Amino acid sequence: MAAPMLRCFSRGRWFGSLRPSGVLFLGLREAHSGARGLLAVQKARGLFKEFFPERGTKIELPELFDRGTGNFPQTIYCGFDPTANSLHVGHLLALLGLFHLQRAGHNVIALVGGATARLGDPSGRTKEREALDAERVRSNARALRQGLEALGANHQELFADGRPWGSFTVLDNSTWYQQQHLVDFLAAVGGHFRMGTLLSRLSVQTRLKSPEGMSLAEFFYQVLQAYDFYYLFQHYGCRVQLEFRHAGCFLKGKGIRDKNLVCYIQLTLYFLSQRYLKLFTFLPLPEIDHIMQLHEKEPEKRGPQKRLAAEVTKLVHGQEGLASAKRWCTQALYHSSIDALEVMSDQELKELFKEASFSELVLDPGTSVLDTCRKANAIPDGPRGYRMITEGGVSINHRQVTNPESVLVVGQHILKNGLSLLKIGKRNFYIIKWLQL
Ligand SMILES: N[C@@H](Cc1ccc(O)cc1)C(=O)O
Repeated sequence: MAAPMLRCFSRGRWFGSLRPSGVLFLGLREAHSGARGLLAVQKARGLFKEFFPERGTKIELPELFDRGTGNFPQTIYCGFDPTANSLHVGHLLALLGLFHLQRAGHNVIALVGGATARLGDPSGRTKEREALDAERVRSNARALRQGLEALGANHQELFADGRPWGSFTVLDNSTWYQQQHLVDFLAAVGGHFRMGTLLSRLSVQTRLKSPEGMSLAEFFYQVLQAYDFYYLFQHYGCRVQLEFRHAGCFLKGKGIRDKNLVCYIQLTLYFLSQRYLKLFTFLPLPEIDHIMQLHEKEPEKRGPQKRLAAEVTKLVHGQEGLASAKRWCTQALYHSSIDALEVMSDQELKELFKEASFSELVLDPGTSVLDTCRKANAIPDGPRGYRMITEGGVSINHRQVTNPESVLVVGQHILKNGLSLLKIGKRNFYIIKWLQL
């Protein structure tokens, strides 16, 4: 996953007549010794990858961020195009980047790209994005805005460390493009964009060389994004942009109730390494080291993964969301909650029932309880296995089954997600994934 990168808006010649002016993109370098203070700390977490430009502007980027430099506080923005109706893990990473800057006292802006999403960002893509109609983008933008605001509020309420933070503001760029007359816009701004520079960008080059080529709408995307930066500079004094490139899993569940659960488990599966503890939590680095030391001694406890999932679920869904996700897991594990089992994928069930054997079985018509237990190798052959069922030692989806001949019923023995959880005795679990012919 690519870490966010920071772009600096500083002195320059760019929007010459629209004073004050300029964006200087002077090349792309890995941040090295030039990263100082706050940026160095974030670099150590692996959060910020590139500073862009690192040198050559009137004020060097690292100096923009530190107290006592006369440049404090700064305003930093990051754009989020509402191409879907919820936040994904990549967004979260960028948001964490903003939150870290906010925690250091800077003012941050999360910008919903209600206008830019209509065109589609061509960077990193080999094909044109599927066109999104205005209504869809509007409703995605509403959802994204709500998600960003909810996370901002959770961050403020649940992760405050007592120090004065900067502000967190959510804006939508459709606000300034809605009233914008095309000809006025081109006349005022168009002259400051040079075709040579626009065409030389890697994202444009790649698309131009592709068999499909590139549409004017996509080509124009970069102009709008650059103008956003300029607009935010003029109206909010914003001089730094945070960018990320990532296609990630969505932080979204289907229903309201299953949302937190799915998220919690998905995150547990998704976040596998220490790197993610640094990226996705606000835990201090020494604490992360300590968690990792414990993990080395007892890896089966999956300490880092659990802590990570808990921290992120708390940020995304709040304290109550975390509590309810944990309740659901407990329900699925120890109580007879079919509902809780039904919202899980086979991956999630495997995660929850770590010791369980897993088998994929073909569902023939008339498959009985006995057939199921045998095919899953859950009971011994012959009368002993038969008796284990009749004597009450077997349950499917937390319901005891005592008739070996009874035929499996969809919705009862086979969950809506095509899975069955078979339990033999007190703690031998078998997960069965039914393959339909
Ligand atoms: N281009 C960014 C989103 C973005 C939108 C508007 C901006 O001003 C900046 C960034 C993306 O696709 O992820």
